[in-house]
Amino acid sequence: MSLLPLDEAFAKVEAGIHTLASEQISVAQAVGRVLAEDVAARLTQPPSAVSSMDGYAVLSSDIQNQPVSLTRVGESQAGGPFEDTLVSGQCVRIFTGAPLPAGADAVIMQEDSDVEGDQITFKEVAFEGKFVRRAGLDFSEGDVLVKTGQLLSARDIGLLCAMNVPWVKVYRKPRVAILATGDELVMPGEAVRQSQIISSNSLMVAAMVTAMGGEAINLGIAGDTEESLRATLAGLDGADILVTSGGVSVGEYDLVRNVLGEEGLDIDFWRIAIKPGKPFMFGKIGDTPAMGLPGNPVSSYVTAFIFLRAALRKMQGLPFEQDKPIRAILGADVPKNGIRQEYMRAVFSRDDAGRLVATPYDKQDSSMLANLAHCEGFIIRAVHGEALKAGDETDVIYVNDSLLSV
Ligand SMILES: Nc1nc2c(c(=O)[nH]1)N[C@H]1C(S)=C(S)[C@@H](COP(=O)(O)OP(=O)(O)OC[C@H]3O[C@@H](n4cnc5c(N)ncnc54)[C@H](O)[C@@H]3O)O[C@H]1N2
Ligand code: MOO
Repeated sequence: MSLLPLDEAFAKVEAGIHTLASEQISVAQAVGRVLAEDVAARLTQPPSAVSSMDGYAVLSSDIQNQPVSLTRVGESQAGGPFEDTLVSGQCVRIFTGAPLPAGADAVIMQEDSDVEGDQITFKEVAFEGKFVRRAGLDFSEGDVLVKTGQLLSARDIGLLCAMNVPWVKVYRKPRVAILATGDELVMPGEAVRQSQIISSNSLMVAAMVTAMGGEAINLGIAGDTEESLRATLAGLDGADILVTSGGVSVGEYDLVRNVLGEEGLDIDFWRIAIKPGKPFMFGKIGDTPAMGLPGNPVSSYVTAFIFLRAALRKMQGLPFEQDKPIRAILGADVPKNGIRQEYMRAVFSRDDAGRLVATPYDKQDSSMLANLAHCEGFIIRAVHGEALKAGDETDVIYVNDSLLSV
């Protein structure tokens, strides 16, 4: 049986996935969305020189010898500036963020002054610019500070607001139709007979889609008959991608490939050199890309982790890529690897020297969800990788369901 190498499969999926159109939304809704335009500041920040302390605005040339007494002639608050020009011998009470009066070039903190009526005595030197934020210290009107392709963090939202930008153009959220297949499946919470299995993949994949910024449309469970699968597939209308789970291996009831084929599925590839996840399939139905995830829950997760996450990134205007593997020390021996690149569930810790240690679970069966949920990441074993001992270096990758790593 020939299995497509993972990097070739990855390149084929990249070619089959397209970035979606953009839409205008409120900046209040924009965290986790990807900008589809460059955004320029609509004002200068701060718009004029302002104080960075509560104290007194002065002419620094007045404060050459201390102590020196100046006459307080007014007050400047944020939103209530002092309107006159300060001249030698005068000072103005000023608060943090308030505009520096014309003529003043420095601020002295109130802790370094003595107040007697309108006479303020200063005991601290002041130089030009002391405790003054100059106009445009942060940014100037017209500065392009957030660019196309930026995944918007909470910090970016703050910046956009400060730039006086209330709306942004972002890439549309991918609509992902999710379909589980198998007569044995029931939805969580239903009465479960002995031979039945709960469709954990449906909501696991939907949760990943949500965390990755997409909208999951659950098409439900198709039984192992052509009619049932066709009826469920009717919900595909309007979706940007179809993700099925189960029914892609070689079993008698593995109808998905056959029925989707009759519905116009054009298979790009099927079966790849990955463990778990070998029977992964990719193609399209009409113009809609379609991914067939294997039914075993961990196989479903690992293939979604690699291919669906990269696809959701590209659809939303981000690069089609996986998180970069990092190096770690093995916490246990691992055997020689076979013909499939393996993703081994592992717990991560730190050794006394602070190095990352990845310890694989003893059992790696692709039906086992508990150690998938509990693991911190995967040890990545190259095709035909040599047997390694505890203490040897290896590539690892953190599991991460989400687009944002805040
Ligand atoms: N003769 C062979 N048998 C199998 C092969 C093979 O190459 N030759 N490949 C194995 C591998 S590897 C995998 S992975 C599985 C994938 O099988 P399918 O994608 O066809 O999945 P099913 O047969 O429908 O189910 C497999 C397993 O997963 C459970 N399942 C299915 N859907 C869900 C769901 N939505 N939620 C939770 N669990 C689900 C299902 O009950 C089965 O236990 O095939 C091997 N066999
Ligand atoms: O690839 Mo299957 O995913 O080995 O269980």
